[in-house]
Amino acid sequence: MTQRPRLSVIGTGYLGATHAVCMVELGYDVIGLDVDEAKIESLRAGKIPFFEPGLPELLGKHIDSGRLRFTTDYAEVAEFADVHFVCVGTPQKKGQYAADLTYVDAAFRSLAAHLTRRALVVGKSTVPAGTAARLAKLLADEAPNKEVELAWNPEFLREGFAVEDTLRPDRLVFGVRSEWAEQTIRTAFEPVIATGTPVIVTDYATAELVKVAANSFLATKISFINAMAEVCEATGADVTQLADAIGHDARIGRRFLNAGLGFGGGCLPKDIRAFIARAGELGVDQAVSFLRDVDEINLRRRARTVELGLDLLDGSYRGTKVAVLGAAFKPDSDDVRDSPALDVAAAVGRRGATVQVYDPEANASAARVHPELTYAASLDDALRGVDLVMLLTEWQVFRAMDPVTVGSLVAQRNLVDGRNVLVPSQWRDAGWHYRALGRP
Ligand SMILES: NC(=O)c1ccc[n+]([C@@H]2O[C@H](COP(=O)([O-])OP(=O)(O)OC[C@H]3O[C@@H](n4cnc5c(N)ncnc54)[C@H](O)[C@@H]3O)[C@@H](O)[C@H]2O)c1
Ligand SMILES: O=c1ccn([C@@H]2O[C@H](COP(=O)(O)OP(=O)(O)O[C@H]3O[C@H](CO)[C@@H](O)[C@H](O)[C@H]3O)[C@@H](O)[C@H]2O)c(=O)[nH]1
Repeated sequence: MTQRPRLSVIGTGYLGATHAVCMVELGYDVIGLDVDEAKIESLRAGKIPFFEPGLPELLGKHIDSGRLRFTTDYAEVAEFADVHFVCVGTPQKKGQYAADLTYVDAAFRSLAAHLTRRALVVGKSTVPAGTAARLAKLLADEAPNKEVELAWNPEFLREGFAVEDTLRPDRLVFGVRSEWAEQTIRTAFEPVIATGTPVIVTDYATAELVKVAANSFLATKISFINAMAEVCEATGADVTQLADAIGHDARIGRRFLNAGLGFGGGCLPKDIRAFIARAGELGVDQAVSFLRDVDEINLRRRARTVELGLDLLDGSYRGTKVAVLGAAFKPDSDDVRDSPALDVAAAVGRRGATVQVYDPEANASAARVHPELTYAASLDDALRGVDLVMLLTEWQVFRAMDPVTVGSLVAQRNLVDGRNVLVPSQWRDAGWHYRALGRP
């Protein structure tokens, strides 16, 4: 194998497309594969099929370089690459907590069938502990070349910061079973390692667990502060001041202590549920039973947000007009998977309000999931004539709103700040009825 291995990336969604483009930026030759032909067509045309800051510019920079191509053909990928990164989805199974591994299994089977030369297959998808060992056996059984090996390399990027997190990660985790696998995966991250990024080499189970443990910790931190928000509401205390005060303790830290509508997205919610399910199978359900509370606290915030709006509208949404600001699960993303904002918008709609949703990037993806809601073309359009404004995803454009200007557009000055990002006194001074989660 040459010093610089040739790479494939299988599954070009939020994770895979980012990984493929960033690895070209780092100097590798890369081929990306997806079973979704529309996605591959879009990438070939130099267009990222989702919103991620900085990624379109990087794709544009490299698309005509000859070092990045896209295909739907597994034979082409197996022929081209020395190291294959598997980045397909592992969503929550319908009606269950467990992860649906059918996409991972299908990707490994399709790739294995074509692996006639030595290669390292690297799992990046988030999977339940024990999956890598099973997939290593699958490769051993099904790949024609018996020197094919598996490594597990969990991914920690955040949407909205995906490029930065891929080029400059906090750490790299390599779950391997041989010296060759470790050396090979090191060559695939050589420029990242050269900048001093910490590398932790583990067995498969530890690598898999690092990922779900990290997400469980983050989810717990958010639900902890949201639990404090519930107590603040009962006592008249202010959770944002409380978070600032405890966050100054370096052992606690202020990051991920933003109370509000809680966590959503394609990772935290489904990863803690899959962890609960897997722990049950392993007979250690008690060890992670607290994650059920984490999940419940999180979902209660959505219900409470609907209630706050109800209070402002004197007990009924029926016949009212509501502006919902934000549909994505977080700012700087168009991802609406398990979006708290969209969940609340739909709940308010079901209670009889006419809901005008506006998100700077996620209107289209939201409309696919909730076509019954109305989507405004601009912030002003969303605000015009409404009885209640609900700020549910903290895009900068919403944080920067002026209470007087917004006040001139609405029918009634009622506001729910679902992310605790506005200054209450500014809005109250401008005649608004302001309500927030965990703040008086
Ligand atoms: N999105 C993130 O920020 C992030 C970060 C870290 C880890 N992860 C993990 O990475 C994985 C992927 O997440 P995502 O958000 O990119 O999902 P995604 O749904 O955006 O992308 C998954 C892609 O896999 C493709 N795919 C499905 N079956 C395939 C097959 N058999 N062969 C080839 N391609 C196939 C789909 O068409 C899709 O494009 C998940 O396990 C997730 O938990 C995601
Ligand atoms: O103080 C906070 C911080 C975040 N959130 C919410 O938590 C969710 C998740 O946010 P974030 O973690 O920034 O976004 P993701 O892109 O989902 O990233 C998480 O999930 C990824 C997929 O597993 C991991 O790779 C990342 O490390 C992990 O942060 C969002 O709904 C945020 O609004 C809060 O409510 N309060």
